[in-house]
Amino acid sequence: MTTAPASRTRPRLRVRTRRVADTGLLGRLPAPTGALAWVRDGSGLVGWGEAARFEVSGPDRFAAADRWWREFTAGLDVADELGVPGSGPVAFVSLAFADRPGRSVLVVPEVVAGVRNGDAWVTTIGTGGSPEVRPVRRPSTVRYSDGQLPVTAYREAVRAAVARMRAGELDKVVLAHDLVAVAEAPLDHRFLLAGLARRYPECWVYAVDGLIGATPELLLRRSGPVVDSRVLAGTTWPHDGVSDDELAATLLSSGKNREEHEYAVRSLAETLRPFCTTMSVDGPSVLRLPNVSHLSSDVIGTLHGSPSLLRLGAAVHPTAAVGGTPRADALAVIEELEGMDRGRYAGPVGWIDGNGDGELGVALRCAQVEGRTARLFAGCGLVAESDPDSEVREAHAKMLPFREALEGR
Ligand SMILES: C=C(O[C@H]1C=CC=C(C(=O)O)[C@@H]1O)C(=O)O
Repeated sequence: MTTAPASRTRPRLRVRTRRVADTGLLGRLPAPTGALAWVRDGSGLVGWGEAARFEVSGPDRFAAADRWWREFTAGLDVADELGVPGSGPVAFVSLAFADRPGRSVLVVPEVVAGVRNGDAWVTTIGTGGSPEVRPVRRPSTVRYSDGQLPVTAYREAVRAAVARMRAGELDKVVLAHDLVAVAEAPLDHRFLLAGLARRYPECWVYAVDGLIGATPELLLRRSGPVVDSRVLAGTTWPHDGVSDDELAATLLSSGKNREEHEYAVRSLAETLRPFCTTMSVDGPSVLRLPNVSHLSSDVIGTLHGSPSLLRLGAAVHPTAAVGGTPRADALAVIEELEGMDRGRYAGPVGWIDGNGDGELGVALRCAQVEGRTARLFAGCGLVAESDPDSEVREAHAKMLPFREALEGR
């Protein structure tokens, strides 16, 4: 395992990608911990073993990670039968939400299995490793307790933020809270991933260094000259006696939700536009998930030059789907009123390849898992019109995917 900056004087690490039959992705993960994954409806990447790792913190984290990855890939001996995004060398990425404290991580697996557009492949990096395959373990009883920001304190923080927006101090802020779950035995990451994938095929199911979740929001995807994003903001959730169609119609016509959404789309489009020769925004429409429905817009652009995905990520993160408007004011309010360390929740999560292509989601609907413990997160976008009780219910609905996965529902 490499933790130091990559050096070209090391012997060249062998990277071999070969075509294989598609035998599924998540089911191949051999061990209860250390899973690496980015999978949506059967396509994507999984990885295991660790050929190299890079950890960094601070405001420079995107640039430092980008530099490290360029140096690392420059020193590889690559033979790739496919030459598609995600074949060849890959690093799984999970970056901290905030400049501090925050710990960001890139993990280069020893083995990557990929499926994309009818192609399936396996990449070995270095020796490739051959770990013992262990059966998937179901969690025992799970008990919940307060995290760093309990629900009652969250409601008060929302109330305080709304007062500030009504006083004109800022337009939008996203506040989150956490919840701790403890099982009787260490959690098997594969059980959680399988549950999330089964219930949320519309979402990108991910695992990087113990951060596990199923996000419906794509921060950025770069495939050669094309970059796209799926921006979400503005939410409703199932209410007794209200049909899905009625919920969707109410969401689409809600001024409060459209305002929240508009800030998020604008923040992404304005920060991505300088890198693009063309850009279009399509939306909003309604994305329906089992636990919530969101206003959703797709942004697509053509890049000029070839900025890497991490370089683009540095410019657009955090959008107003997880930060707020104006960005700097919102981040200061989050630090003050939320007062907890978000860690990698709401940060970019996904993968990058040797050409600078890849996919970064917004790390939502997730938990940081360590041994028997999972720390779950959920947040809500707030504008002047927001109601604290309703935001608490929304955050509860957003935590359901991970709770269901933990409880094997
Ligand atoms: C911050 C979260 O969701 C964001 C993404 C979609 C909709 C959101 C909302 O309507 O508040 C949030 O902006 C979260 O799930 O923790």
